[in-house]
Amino acid sequence: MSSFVRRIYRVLLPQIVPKSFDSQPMKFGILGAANIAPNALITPAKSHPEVVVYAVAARDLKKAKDFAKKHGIPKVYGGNTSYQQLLDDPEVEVVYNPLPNGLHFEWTMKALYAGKHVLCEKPLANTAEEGRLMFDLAEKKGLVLLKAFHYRFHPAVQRVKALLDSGELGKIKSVDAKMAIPAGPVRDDNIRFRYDLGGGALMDVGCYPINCIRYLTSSNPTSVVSATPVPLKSANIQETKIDRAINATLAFPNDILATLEGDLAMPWKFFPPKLFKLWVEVKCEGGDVTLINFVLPTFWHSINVSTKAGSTTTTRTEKVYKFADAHLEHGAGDSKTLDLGQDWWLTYRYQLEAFVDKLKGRTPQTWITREDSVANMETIEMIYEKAGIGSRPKSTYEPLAL
Ligand SMILES: NC(=O)C1=CN([C@@H]2O[C@H](COP(=O)(O)OP(=O)(O)OC[C@H]3O[C@@H](n4cnc5c(N)ncnc54)[C@H](OP(=O)(O)O)[C@@H]3O)[C@@H](O)[C@H]2O)C=CC1
Ligand SMILES: O=C1OC[C@@H](O)[C@H](O)[C@H]1O
Repeated sequence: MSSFVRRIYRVLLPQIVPKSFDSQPMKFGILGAANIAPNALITPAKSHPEVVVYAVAARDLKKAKDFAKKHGIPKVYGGNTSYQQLLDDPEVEVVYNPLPNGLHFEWTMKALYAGKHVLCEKPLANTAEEGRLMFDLAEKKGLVLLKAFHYRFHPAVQRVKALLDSGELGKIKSVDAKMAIPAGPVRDDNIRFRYDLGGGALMDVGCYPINCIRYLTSSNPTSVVSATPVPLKSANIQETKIDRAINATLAFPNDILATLEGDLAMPWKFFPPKLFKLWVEVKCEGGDVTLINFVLPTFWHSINVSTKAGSTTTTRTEKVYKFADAHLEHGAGDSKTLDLGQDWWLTYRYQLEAFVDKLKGRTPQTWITREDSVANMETIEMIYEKAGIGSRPKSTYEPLAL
């Protein structure tokens, strides 16, 4: 309990480290005064010696100024051309793109054309094809593009992956992953419910279970067995094409069957209480492992392992808040990795560490590749196709020739 309280205290009041003199800090610009920006970049940057949050752009100047003042950001751009002005600022070296999903493609492409590295929020874009074009451009320009699947950088999920890869539990038979949040926080007018902006539960919360299942099985689905979307309230889903929630069953190679659920407004249920669903459970021939809270494990998580030997089942619980606790046996074990992180580091802080390592030409502890990012979008599109509501609309932005 005391470590939980101390961790939350440190999450809320993170250490502020001085900026580095040895390695020039990189100047980041944020497109949009988005709600997620403080958690995903501004707070993690305070404890990163090589990151300066230098600029923010918002469509409304006052909103941009208020945001900048609140977060101590020195350069402000406001108005209709503010995003492009930020991209044209030669001081900005790296762009964080937390715009609505349907704008990820356009503004990541524009940032890359402007010669900036990009940390782009999840999901990568509206379609896999857009994702491919984004990575094509980044590669042609020699720039770093990372899709911000922050949870993958935390040692807890990597510990589960290492456990499965070690063979201790035998062959994987099935995986179930869920991310469902209670009705209330995501209101009906949220960007997550706007088809024109790339909304839908599968795009938003659903992209995590998909990614986690693909990561833990080291494979991509061969087919979608079933996909059931739930409309928002009593809407006609064939008209809105917006899934408030979605359930899907996927077939993977080696006879692995996976189920996933994403829900942006799960009805409240008190008896028995069920407010959130946020776990991944892997059943194997020799036992099972469940990671409860795989998306934000810093706050609290539990890795529950059970192993079967004959008629005896043994259970244990692991907690992995930093790499020193992770017992990683798969490839990432140099001394820097073992020292990496603090138990209060959010997934976003671990992600920023890796991103900056890549920008600086160092080897990050782990990475989300182009193939992984694009395959996640392909899976989303396969599921939407099976669900009968189709992919989100392709961007109308026409990329320039290089
Ligand atoms: N990694 C994570 O844990 C999380 C990731 N996300 C992702 O981040 C992105 C943003 O989410 P979130 O911060 O919650 O969203 P917000 O609605 O808070 O922010 C979106 C920003 O997009 C800008 N914007 C530009 N055009 C439009 C438009 N037509 N309509 C609405 N907004 C517009 C707005 O910028 P302006 O200030 O210029 O008006 C706004 O600040 C999404 O892609 C989401 O999936 C979200 C939450 C968590
Ligand atoms: O981590 C998250 O939690 C809530 C979601 O709505 C959000 O977009 C997602 O990234």
